[in-house]
Amino acid sequence: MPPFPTKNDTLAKKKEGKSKGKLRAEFRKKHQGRVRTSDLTREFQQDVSSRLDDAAHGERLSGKGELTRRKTIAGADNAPRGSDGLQVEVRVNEAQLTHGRVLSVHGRQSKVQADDGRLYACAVRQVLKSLATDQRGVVVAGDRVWFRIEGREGDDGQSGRRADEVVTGDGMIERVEPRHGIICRTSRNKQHVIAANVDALLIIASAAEPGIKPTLIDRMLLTASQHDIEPVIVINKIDLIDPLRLQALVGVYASLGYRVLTTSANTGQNLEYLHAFLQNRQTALAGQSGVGKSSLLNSIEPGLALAVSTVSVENQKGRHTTTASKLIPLARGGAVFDTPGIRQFQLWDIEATEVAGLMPDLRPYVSGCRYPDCLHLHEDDCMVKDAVADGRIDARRYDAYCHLLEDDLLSE
Ligand SMILES: Nc1nc2c(ncn2[C@@H]2O[C@H](COP(=O)(O)OP(=O)(O)OP(=O)(O)O)[C@@H](O)[C@H]2O)c(=O)[nH]1
Ligand SMILES: [Zn+2]
Repeated sequence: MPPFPTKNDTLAKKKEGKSKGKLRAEFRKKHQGRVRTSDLTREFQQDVSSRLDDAAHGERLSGKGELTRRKTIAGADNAPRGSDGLQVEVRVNEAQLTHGRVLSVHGRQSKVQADDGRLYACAVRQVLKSLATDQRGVVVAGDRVWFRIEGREGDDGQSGRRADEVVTGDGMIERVEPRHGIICRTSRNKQHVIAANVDALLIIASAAEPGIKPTLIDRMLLTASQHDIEPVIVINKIDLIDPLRLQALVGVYASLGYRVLTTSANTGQNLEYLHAFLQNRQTALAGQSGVGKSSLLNSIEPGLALAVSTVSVENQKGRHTTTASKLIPLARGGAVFDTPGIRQFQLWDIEATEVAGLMPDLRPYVSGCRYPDCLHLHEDDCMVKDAVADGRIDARRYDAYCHLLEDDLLSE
């Protein structure tokens, strides 16, 4: 094995309280057998220099010599990270690579659509995986990637199949572009990114079977606001009720500046509007199981033939038929994410003190409270509560706020 670089080692030793040899030994042990020596050398350099960069940006060094970071959303920015969660940049020569977007991930294989529309079955370069904290989240649906074409190519043209189902070659993902707009879910207290580069979020509820749960809508609005994703509230199955019954609810959200659309996958109501909205965007569809996400997509793009679940009459919860997150390119442009149901859609990375600031109607008042960390529940001199008392904030919205906090964030 060629000698490891010595650049920055002295500095590293000083900052981390570890000897150069120990750092190298640790690094070699972590990566041995998993990366080529040349990769190892380069990654070592980047690992060390990125640790030092972080240190230079005011990160604290704990007693054990490990860097501690401010709370970050694990994997949110998809940058490869060392086991300590620090970002590591992996440089590649893009001239030899092909650009595309990840449509879905199944185990080790990602389905990537190149910009020319061709599909490739890609693996992820090992070094990207070994540097990631969440191996499952190295690439996710929606990611923009650079990949190297390898192996077979050119067996496209299988008639009668959608373009996004015919794989024409194999590839190796070498680089993942920084993400914007992410959607995460939480399982076993760990957060996983399930969709990246989300431009808009369709928050789908149904007028009946199952009935609307405003708390779920509010939660998803918070998530959209937190990640700068444009939300649109869609209330489906409007054919099942008298639309007048929804007027008050729709009015509250519309008056806050949110787009609200009532639809029916059965009668086609407002589907043309929805279809037009979906063009030129990567849109995520989120909503409880059984609200009609698959039915809406099928009505908009009949070729999709997504599995439609049958809603159980007893519990009206619907069955989970949609499991893995995938990005579906639409014939008229744009693409939609088909994401798993709402049960996994929890507020994991939102602090209780942040919530009011993410709600447009509460936001103007939060800075007027006596305490900077006011939760606007039981505190004195709370501007938010004053605004509720004299009607400047809708009491239903304040109730929703209290529920969100008490049920989701303060219950543990
Ligand atoms: N009456 C009525 N029924 C609908 C409408 N849209 C969907 N359904 C029915 O609602 C049930 C659930 O629809 P799906 O499209 O599978 O719901 P989903 O949100 O994709 O469910 P998951 O895949 O479990 O997340 C099916 O029986 C559909 O036929 C609608 O607009 N009106
Ligand atoms: Zn307050």
